[in-house]
Amino acid sequence: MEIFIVINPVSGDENKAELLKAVKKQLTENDSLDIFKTTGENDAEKINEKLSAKKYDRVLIAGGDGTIKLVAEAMGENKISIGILPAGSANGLAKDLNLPEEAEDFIKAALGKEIREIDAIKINGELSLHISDFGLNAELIKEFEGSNFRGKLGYALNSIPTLFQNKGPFDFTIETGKETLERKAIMVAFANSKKFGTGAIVNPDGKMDDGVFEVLIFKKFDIIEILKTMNEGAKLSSDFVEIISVKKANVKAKKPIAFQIDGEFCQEIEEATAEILPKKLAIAVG
Ligand SMILES: Nc1ncnc2c1ncn2[C@@H]1O[C@H](COP(=O)(O)OP(=O)(O)OP(=O)(O)O)[C@@H](O)[C@H]1O
Repeated sequence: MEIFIVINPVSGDENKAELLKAVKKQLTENDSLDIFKTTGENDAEKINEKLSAKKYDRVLIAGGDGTIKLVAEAMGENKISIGILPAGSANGLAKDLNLPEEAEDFIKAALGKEIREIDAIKINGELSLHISDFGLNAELIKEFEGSNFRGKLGYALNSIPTLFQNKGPFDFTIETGKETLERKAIMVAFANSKKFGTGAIVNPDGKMDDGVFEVLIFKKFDIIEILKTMNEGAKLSSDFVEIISVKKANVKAKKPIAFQIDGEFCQEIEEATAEILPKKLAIAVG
């Protein structure tokens, strides 16, 4: 195979040099590998140029959800199969796809023949592959990105002050094409998948290939309900979260509120328009 690998040198706490060595170990003499390291500046344009200049069979991505989203955007309509090498702090997408946790195994899956097509959500012109939201979680991510922490423990430690300064609830107007809802919520999310990278199952019936996404309206900060999200199969109270499956949605807030896409803080915005892009990506899973 002609393989292109995108490595984010700063994501998560995985050692990328070791990871690259382990990838090379699994390649055969019929494989070729071109390496691209992200810099954080104009990466999408540079990746797009590389992918347009040569015909690749597989794009491996060593990074977190932010890096996967970057590569997916850089690909545009050029749908090359992607192999995920989870190397971010949270790796939400890899968890949702149930990719193996050991490097040797996830590399094998990323180079494998079994391909799963998954939907994406287009939000204000950007791709979201996993979960994006307005409110509390985006505030947490904003604080985390502004800190010197990286990795899961850093995220957990850094979350504590933000949780106590929770700025919500906010007033939202949610239009789905079928109904218009007025809700007070601490957080409104667009979810393509079941769980956050932390493992919290916030969208129990979410599927990444069903042609719809869910709008999740979190009404209050409830520790008991949050703990329930850690259990597969737990029923979440509708006083805690209201869930609506849609193909498109428009969410308006009365004032600018923190917004995040797939774990990356965007900015404070008042409105987000989202629509499903069915089977947008092809992911190698085994
Ligand atoms: N060389 C670099 N130096 C600084 N920042 C970089 C560099 N390369 C990429 N980035 C930034 O890394 C971010 C993407 O990180 P990514 O989401 O993949 O990892 P993470 O945040 O550790 O993991 P996760 O999203 O799973 O929590 C982007 O904001 C991108 O601009």
